[in-house]
Amino acid sequence: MDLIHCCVRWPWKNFPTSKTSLFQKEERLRHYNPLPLTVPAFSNRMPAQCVFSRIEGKGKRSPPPPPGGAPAKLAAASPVASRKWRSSAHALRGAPRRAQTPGSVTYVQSNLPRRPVPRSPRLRPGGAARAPGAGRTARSHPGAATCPFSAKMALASGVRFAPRALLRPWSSPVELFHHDRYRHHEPPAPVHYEDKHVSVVKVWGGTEPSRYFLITARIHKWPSGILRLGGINGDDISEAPRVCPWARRWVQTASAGPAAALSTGAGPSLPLFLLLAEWVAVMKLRNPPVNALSLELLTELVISLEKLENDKTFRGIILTSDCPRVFCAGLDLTEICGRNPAHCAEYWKAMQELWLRMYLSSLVLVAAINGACPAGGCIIALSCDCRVLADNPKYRIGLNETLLGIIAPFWLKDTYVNTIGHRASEQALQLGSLFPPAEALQVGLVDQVVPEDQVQSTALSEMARWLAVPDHARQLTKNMMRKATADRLLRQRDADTQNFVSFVCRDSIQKSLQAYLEKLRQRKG
Ligand SMILES: CCCCCCCC/C=C\C=C\CC(=O)SCCNC(=O)CCNC(=O)[C@H](O)C(C)(C)COP(=O)(O)OP(=O)(O)OC[C@H]1O[C@@H](n2cnc3c(N)ncnc32)[C@H](O)[C@@H]1OP(=O)(O)O
Repeated sequence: MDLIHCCVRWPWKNFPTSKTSLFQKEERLRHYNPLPLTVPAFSNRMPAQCVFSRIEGKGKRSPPPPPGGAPAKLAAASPVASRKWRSSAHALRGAPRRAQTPGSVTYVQSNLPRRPVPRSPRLRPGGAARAPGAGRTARSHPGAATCPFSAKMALASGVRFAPRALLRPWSSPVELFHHDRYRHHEPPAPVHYEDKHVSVVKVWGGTEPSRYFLITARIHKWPSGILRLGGINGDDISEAPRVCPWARRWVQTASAGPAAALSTGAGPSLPLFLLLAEWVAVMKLRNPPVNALSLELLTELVISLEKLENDKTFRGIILTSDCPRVFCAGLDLTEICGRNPAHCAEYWKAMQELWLRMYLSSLVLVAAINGACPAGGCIIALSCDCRVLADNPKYRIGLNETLLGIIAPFWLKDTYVNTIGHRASEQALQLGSLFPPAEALQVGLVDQVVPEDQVQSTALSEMARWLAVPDHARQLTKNMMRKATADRLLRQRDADTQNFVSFVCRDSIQKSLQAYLEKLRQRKG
């Protein structure tokens, strides 16, 4: 199994809603803190609360008037938090402060445990904190209600800040692309640009003046890295570093390319906004020839999932196959054919464990199904939040257990029912149906069917759509939808293992498994 890490760049909540709002208000820009505040990389596994942080820069500034004081509600709630707030607010407005390491992240106020700052600059959380519009979004965002102090209060005290609770789903590139502004907009002429540093993968949005654009670019030095850069045509690229100073190096590297490439119809240069970083892991199943779920592969998967869940820099996993033409052939029949009961029990427990982990994972799981996906393979896919299937009639998906003379356990059945409904499951399970892509889409087994070469990119776009939702809300909702099904297995896990072992160890079942395996081998010949 291969684990590849890639980065989906994320625009900050205050991605400008009009050119005027960002660039023509010189006054605002002048007062704009040249040391922009940032939020830590999305970590909102926690309930919606404010986390304020900033990136320290170099240079001194003249001290502005001291802040008005901590918000009254905060002071009443917690004197310590209030004191912290007071001193942080003071520091933010440029008052003399103790020496701080340039580039370090300072948490201004948080009632959450302080999160570790990733050591690698790649992992450094960041984003542009743009005060304009923050208040507006605060009012409309559900998370704002639970903020220990509101955006309005903070703005009133003169602090420019970036409360995570104000993150707006519509600020994602995909959302922006689907925004009204673009819905009827002709896609731009394809832009090809490649130099030794960067190659443009895709350009979103228009090339007309006053139009936003987003570029997905690949950074060569960083092969799995995908950079999302956004901006408004015709504006000055030199804005980019002030929007996101920690990413200056990348912006400078990238700017010459895409900007030059896009500048033809739009002006001499383009601003690039490199905003919040999100990390997505791409997990490739690699157990040739057919990615059968051997005990080893199951164990690997469980361990990798656990690692990624514990690594707070990740928010999503794209699960795909490294074996040509097969996503996953399901249970490795050699693990349950001719084996002793103890081995079968160990194997089944690993299968349960994987399903439980995937089904209840706090990460967004997207299955990029680039091959056949029968039985256990289908279960892996169904445990994900979203499925993208390659449009190839040979890539069929479904639970075909009955055709092998075996019965899907209740939790596989439940997963099926939860996905495609009772009647469709009843029919498909009894008939052991394996659906070709068009039918799989129709029945609701997959969410998208796309040409084979677009499976990964579509999975990435889907991921962006899912990541646009605040984690805590999405996770709680996922839990609400899936917990009862998972609990059912948790309550009777041992009994389920016993059932499985006694079932597959029956002579008749062993014979039919053997015959099935033989058939598979002969078919190959
Ligand atoms: C009272 C009730 C109690 C509860 C009881 C519960 C019991 C429930 C039990 C089980 C639930 C099971 C779910 C499952 O997942 S069962 C597995 C079902 N899987 C399949 O049916 C898929 C079979 N494979 C295929 O259809 C094809 O191989 C395919 C994936 C479409 C790929 O086709 P192709 O590329 O043409 O590859 P080949 O067919 O030539 O196969 C290449 C070699 O791989 C071997 N193979 C294939 N699948 C498996 C498998 N699942 N396990 C082990 N080995 C597999 C195949 O034999 C070839 O081997 P060789 O190279 O040695 O010839």
